[in-house]
Amino acid sequence: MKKFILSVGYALKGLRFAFTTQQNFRIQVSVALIAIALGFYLNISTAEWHWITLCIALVLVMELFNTGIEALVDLVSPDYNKLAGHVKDISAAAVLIMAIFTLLTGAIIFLPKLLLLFHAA
Ligand SMILES: Nc1ncnc2c1ncn2[C@@H]1O[C@H](COP(=O)(O)OP(=O)(O)OP(=O)(O)O)[C@@H](O)[C@H]1O
Repeated sequence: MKKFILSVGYALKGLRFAFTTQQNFRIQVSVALIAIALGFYLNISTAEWHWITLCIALVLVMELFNTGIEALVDLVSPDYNKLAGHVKDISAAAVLIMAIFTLLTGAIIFLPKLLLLFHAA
């Protein structure tokens, strides 16, 4: 049990590191909070909540992996190295793909409801 609590502590330390050092992570957390507030406001369905929470979790997980990979690359290759650059670029591309998918999902779920709301107003 003590080992489990320690592991959770280390994970929280990782989260704090990402939050304090990565502007992108802070932006993604802010957008996630806005999406959650919008979800409550627009009373989205259970299935829509599944999509939104899945997208939020995956974007944050991808950003955390990206942050870890960047730190590892800086550790093993502090000097310029073409392959190190590729590793960072590929890792960033993975975040970008997930961010685009999330944007599309958010638009599919929220846009029709927002348009209805503005039409009714
Ligand atoms: N050691 C390196 N060798 C070669 N190219 C690198 C190296 N470090 C970074 N680069 C290139 O510069 C880009 C930006 O790297 P950087 O470490 O600044 O990442 P970042 O995406 O700006 O992340 P952050 O601002 O969160 O640290 C990389 O995507 C890569 O193309």
